[in-house]
Amino acid sequence: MENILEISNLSKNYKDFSLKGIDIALEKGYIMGFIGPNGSGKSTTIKLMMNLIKKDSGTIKIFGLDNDQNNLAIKERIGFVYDENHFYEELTVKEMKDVISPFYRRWDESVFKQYAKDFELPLNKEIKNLSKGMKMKFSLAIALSHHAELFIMDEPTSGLDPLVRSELLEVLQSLLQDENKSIFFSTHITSDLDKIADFITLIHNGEIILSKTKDELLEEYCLVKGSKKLLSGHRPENLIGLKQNDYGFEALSSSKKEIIKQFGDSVMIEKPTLEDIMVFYTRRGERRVSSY
Ligand SMILES: Nc1ncnc2c1ncn2[C@@H]1O[C@H](COP(=O)(O)OP(=O)(O)OP(=O)(O)O)[C@@H](O)[C@H]1O
Repeated sequence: MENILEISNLSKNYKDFSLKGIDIALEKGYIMGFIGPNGSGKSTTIKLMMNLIKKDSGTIKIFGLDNDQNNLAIKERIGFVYDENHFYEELTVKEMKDVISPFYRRWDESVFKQYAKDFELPLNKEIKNLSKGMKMKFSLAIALSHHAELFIMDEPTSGLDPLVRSELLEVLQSLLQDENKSIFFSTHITSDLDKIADFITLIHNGEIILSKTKDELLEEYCLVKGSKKLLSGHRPENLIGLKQNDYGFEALSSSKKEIIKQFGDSVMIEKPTLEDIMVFYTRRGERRVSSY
């Protein structure tokens, strides 16, 4: 299968944070949810993909092209949506669109008009007077109007109400009906991904913790709860985010099969959500709490 996005050994060092040699691959036609808690490195990774900041080492290939040497050609083919406002506040929606559209050779005014209608964009309103949801819809309409093949979105749903969020997710889902389109989507709202993601990549402290298909992840992983005495003789490194108190323990495991083999039916096994997986992984190291 053709990789639309291929990141290898990518590093970026800030004074108090490092992205540590990360690898990510996304196949054409799929949607990857890029999850991680605040400050884990999601935006830094996306800014590097978009060449908005300089990497220290590693390679980023998009559409099979190195993004250092083919920056403009790559950007033509990307629909980019990000959380921060990057519009001129004083312009109206229409004026702003007229500024942006000439940058894209494949700009399609009829597509923009259709999305403007579907999203009920107030074309004559100044950007500064748009709600957050409306700004996001405008940003999305721009991203959708130049026949992009890859959509890169940095926390597109953050701060949106549930209605606008679900509208946005529906648009993303409908995009994927076209097998030539792919989406890379960062969020810390994991429930956004429950329905739409094919792959999940989890980043924490600048390191990729896991990258798998969502179905594999939800099938193979489990939450395990049981009496504390069962832990003696068990290797705690297999229990992710282990929490224990005087009464029992709770943890995530990457192998339901292994847990059943080790504990039989002496523990409670539950299916985790993506949120559970993120939370248990990112609290790794925490061993004791007063209750759970
Ligand atoms: N220009 C910069 N100079 C120094 N440190 C930075 C810079 N940009 C980001 N960082 C630091 O890098 C770390 C990762 O930030 P990043 O924005 O990539 O995280 P994130 O996963 O996108 O978080 P969030 O979900 O909160 O947006 C943070 O600790 C941040 O303070």
